[in-house]
Amino acid sequence: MTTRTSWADLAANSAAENVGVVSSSASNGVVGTTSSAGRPVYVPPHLRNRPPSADSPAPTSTGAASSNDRPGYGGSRGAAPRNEYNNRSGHGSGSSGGRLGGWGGRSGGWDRGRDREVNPFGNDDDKEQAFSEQESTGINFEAYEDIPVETSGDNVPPPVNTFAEIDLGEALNLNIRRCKYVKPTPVQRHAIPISLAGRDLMACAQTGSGKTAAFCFPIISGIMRGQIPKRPLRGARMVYPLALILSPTRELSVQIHEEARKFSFQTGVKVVVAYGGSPIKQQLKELERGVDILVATPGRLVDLLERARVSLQMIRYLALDEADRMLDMGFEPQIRKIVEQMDMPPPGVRQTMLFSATFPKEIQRLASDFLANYIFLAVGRVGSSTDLIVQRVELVHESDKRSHLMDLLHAQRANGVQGKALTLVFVETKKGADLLEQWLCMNGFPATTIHGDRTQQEREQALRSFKSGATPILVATDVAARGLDIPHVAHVVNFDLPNDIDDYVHRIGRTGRAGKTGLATAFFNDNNASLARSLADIMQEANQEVPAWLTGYAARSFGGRNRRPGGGRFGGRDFRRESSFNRVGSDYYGGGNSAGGYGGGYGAGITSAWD
Ligand SMILES: Nc1ncnc2c1ncn2[C@@H]1O[C@H](COP(=O)(O)OP(=O)(O)OP(=O)(O)O)[C@@H](O)[C@H]1O
Repeated sequence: MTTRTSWADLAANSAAENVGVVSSSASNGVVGTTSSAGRPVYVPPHLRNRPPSADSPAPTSTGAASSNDRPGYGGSRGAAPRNEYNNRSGHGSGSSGGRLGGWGGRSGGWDRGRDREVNPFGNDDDKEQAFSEQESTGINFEAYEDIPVETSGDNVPPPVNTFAEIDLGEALNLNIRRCKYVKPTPVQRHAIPISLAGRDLMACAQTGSGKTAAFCFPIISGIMRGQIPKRPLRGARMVYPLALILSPTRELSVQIHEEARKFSFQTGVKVVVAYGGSPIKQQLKELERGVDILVATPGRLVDLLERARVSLQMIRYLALDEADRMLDMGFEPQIRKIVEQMDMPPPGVRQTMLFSATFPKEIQRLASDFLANYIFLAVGRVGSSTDLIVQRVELVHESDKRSHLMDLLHAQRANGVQGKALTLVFVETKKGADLLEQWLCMNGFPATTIHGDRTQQEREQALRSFKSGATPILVATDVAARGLDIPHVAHVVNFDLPNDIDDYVHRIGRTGRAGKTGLATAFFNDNNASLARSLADIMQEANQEVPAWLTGYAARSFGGRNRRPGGGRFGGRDFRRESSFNRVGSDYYGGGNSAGGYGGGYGAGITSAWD
């Protein structure tokens, strides 16, 4: 196997990201600080009276008090109607380009004069070195060069290679560095320019590939630079977020909120989360302090809307994470209510972004109701990205599952895979989760569980205990299948396989994230016969060894969702192109003029991947 280089390593080595670091040194009312280059920089009025502190917002490097009068920041681009992609002019240039800190002239956001923003990075900055060392075995970015990409739609903006060439704003760029993101991941390279151009997007990219940032960056940047109309006064205790990010589970909403807070640190953009199972009072209080981006689960949001505490009237950006899940039978009515039956601006007025690792065609069709003239993006991999997850499937009778799991865990122990190596075990039922957890604990394997019958407090405690390694085994139902980004999950065990192959894809995607390798083991028996064909297809696409007995099951079975033979798992194709798919179409990024450097073998790769 090739040696992999982590993104963090690349961060340490890269000088490409030319972001100015500003050090706070204002004193005695002197309105200025010193940049790393020694240049004095301007501190705007709203930041002047703060005591210098590690977590107080950094001073801005621009003299602008309104959001549209900086060269290159607002200018033609900020004021531009949607789709004005070509008028971009970098806003990070020189010492006056970026905006660290607030944005004047908008109501409804942070009360920046009084609130202090807690540093969401904690003391990560101090631990930079340790972090880089810890992340030393990760992704080989070179391996992404030939990743197959399908885009369709009108006038697709070209991808970028670096964050530096994307017009995100200095404060956001600084946070990207704090996150140790050196280069955009493939989905980010494509999706961010599309979103920054104001286009609606349906994006599909494999698990763990950085989709969260792909929708957060354009939203934060858009709010930072945007000409946002004045929001109504909040007299009636109603709040008017500018962006809404919906996700299917509470834990995922919490996670997106945490990420978005990091990305928006010191940008002046305020992110609030609202989800069920925890006291609404507290969330209402937080909302009343101002909200620009609301991250929410659908149920809690409907509650807030019905209580007339949130209005969607000012929504400019709508992002659905795990969009296929959000639009399947379970959630669709709630999503339609939120998006179509309340006061949210219609498609074409708001910008809508849908993201997932899977996008069945029937869901694409439903989703298209929410979009206007959208671009479909599928960033997939012929082989190696999912090679990161070694997939094993074992024939295990129902009654042997426990002892089989025990064998696996003992083998892990014997191999010294302990400590920080976490194991996530998926089961079908909540009761099954509790019983398995108890049994594991009784047998000397500290475990905890997460499922819908546990209180939110218990769920959050379980997740914390798992993440910390205190209970290195988490037994979960599908509530933990999607989106959760838990470092050090080395092994995912499908103790009970799901009925739907997409659920399998999301479950195993809890390991092998962001370039790390992982292992996924599935226990298969007659009860899973309907999954055999799609499972075999998935494994084959990812260059995994498919056992002969599974091929036998696959040959005999007619069930399971019908997959395209020969690959193209991730995202599949734009359903709009079903009959007119053009394998050498001009909207592939291939050939000599590709900004992404896809050329040569790429065309051949995509033919075999997508046909
Ligand atoms: N450009 C980048 N450089 C380095 N790490 C990144 C970059 N972008 C994202 N990451 C990291 O990659 C991990 C996976 O990202 P994320 O959770 O957004 O994946 P995802 O595509 O949404 O996955 P899923 O489909 O499971 O929801 C996170 O830990 C994130 O911090």
